Amino acid sequence: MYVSHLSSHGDLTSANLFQFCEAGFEYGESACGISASSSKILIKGGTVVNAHREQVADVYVEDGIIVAVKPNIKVADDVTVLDATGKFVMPGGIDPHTHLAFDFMSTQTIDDFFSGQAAALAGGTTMHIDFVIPVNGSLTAGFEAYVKKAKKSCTDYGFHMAITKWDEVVSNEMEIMVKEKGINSFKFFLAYKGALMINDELLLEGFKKCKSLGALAMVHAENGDAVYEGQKRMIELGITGPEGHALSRPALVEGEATSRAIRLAGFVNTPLYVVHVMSIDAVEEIARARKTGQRVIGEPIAAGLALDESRIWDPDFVTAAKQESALLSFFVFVLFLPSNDFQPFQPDDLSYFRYVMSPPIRASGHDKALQAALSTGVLQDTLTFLQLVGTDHCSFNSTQKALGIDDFRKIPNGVNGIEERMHLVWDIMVEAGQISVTDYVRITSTECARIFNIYPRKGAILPGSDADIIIFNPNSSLEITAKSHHSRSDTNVYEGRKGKGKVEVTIAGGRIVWENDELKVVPGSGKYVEMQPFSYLFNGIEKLDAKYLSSLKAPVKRSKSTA
Ligand SMILES: NC(=O)NCCC(=O)O
Ligand SMILES: [Zn+2]
Ligand SMILES: [Zn+2]
Repeated sequence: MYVSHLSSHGDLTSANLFQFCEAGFEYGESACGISASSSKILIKGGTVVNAHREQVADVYVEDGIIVAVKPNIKVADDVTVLDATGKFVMPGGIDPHTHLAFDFMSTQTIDDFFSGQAAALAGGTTMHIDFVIPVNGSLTAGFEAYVKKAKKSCTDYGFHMAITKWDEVVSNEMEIMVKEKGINSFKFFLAYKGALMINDELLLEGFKKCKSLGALAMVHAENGDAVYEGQKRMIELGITGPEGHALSRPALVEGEATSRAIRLAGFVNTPLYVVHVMSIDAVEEIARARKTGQRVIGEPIAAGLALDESRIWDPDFVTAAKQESALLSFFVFVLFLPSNDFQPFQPDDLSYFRYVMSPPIRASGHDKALQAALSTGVLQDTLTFLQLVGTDHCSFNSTQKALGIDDFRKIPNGVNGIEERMHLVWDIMVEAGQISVTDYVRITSTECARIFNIYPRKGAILPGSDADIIIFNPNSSLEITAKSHHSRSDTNVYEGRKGKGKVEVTIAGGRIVWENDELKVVPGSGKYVEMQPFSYLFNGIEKLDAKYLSSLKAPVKRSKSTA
């Protein structure tokens, strides 16, 4: 057996020690001799936090399952004991939105199911849900391809499935995915014209099928035709640099698609999940729908909560002259007039490229609105407008981002976040006083488990739940850098960001995989988590349908006049 220590860039340094066995793993004494994992673990004296309560208690784990949660648990000598006094013991994070080993925009994401998951574990995320992309429209071929990609998994994962075309075969395959393959959600892209985008007719067919299967419909909400038009405008204006990306797909384009998707889901009466909500415009649509009782889930991502354009245009990253040209380009865009003075970004400036994602990172103000929408229900004790936080981790290195050096439309879209999410959400939401620790558990783990129907196996520290646990020290701190992160990328959109709070220990499936800033992960040890249809979001849907039908049958009074 082979044991290696390697850093995120593959060299043998101790900075971000990263141990793995090439094959094979056994609990306790592993096949490759890594001794830090144990089949019996006692976490002593921490504050155990679930979404519904917090209590000081011990947690006892055996063979990957939580066996007991209560004060003063006594154990034998063969049990590994972790002292969590003064720290929080919480369910491992569940990231509802990732793209690992994703073939996209002429390249493949730099993180695969091993490096991406290793990064996740170092950041306290013990499960993620990735998007299977059909192969030439075939869901079966897409599923098989992702099963292969995920073979090297070192933590648990599930799948959503994208729908990119419509016919009877696809409709039947959706059924197979739900009934036989453990998939209970389907994503429809309203953007990426000419590639993944679908039209409203297909969206309606897809929504109806999702409803009949008890599967959750998800949307990437940007109007792809409008984006295409915006891109043409930019190119006509000579704006080929990365600023053209954001300028070509303003927030109204996201708001329109969000509104359309919500209204069509309402028309079909099926629950809807809006992925990567990035703007006030989209939040307003979700809030309006939720206030009327419509079942709409809004997922902001770490980048939307933590970043805004001001950082992107920061003179540290971009020279002042270029900043002016960016403002000018926006002005030009608004007036829709070409300008002779316009100076596009220099092709050698790659600093902004790393931030290019869709929908784009917005101007300052949108980030605060997203944060407020996550905490609204907490403050008003009514509805929350946004329910959980993902990352849309879709990481490309600088060489890949440079594919769009002459044309922003070719910059691979996507940012990192799988390792940073738990820390960022803590710092931005809990440390800043916007939500409680129980709410933190809800939006980083429990709500995701409930929505995708795997609660309380996941998302809880309860007897019988999987032993996916983090020990979080609120008094420690952390700085995010590409040098120390575990993604394979050479850049990080949160570079240099410091924050309070740190995941000190990650336990995944009953194994201690992150401790003392060291990762001990094993390819192949992660499990595929099948997710059953008809989550709580579907409760009572048929009653609403019946109400609608009976309203149609109400007698219609017509005058007998013979005009
Ligand atoms: N979001 C993004 O820019 N890349 C990943 C693909 C997607 O989710 O749209
Ligand atoms: Zn998307
Ligand atoms: Zn995505």
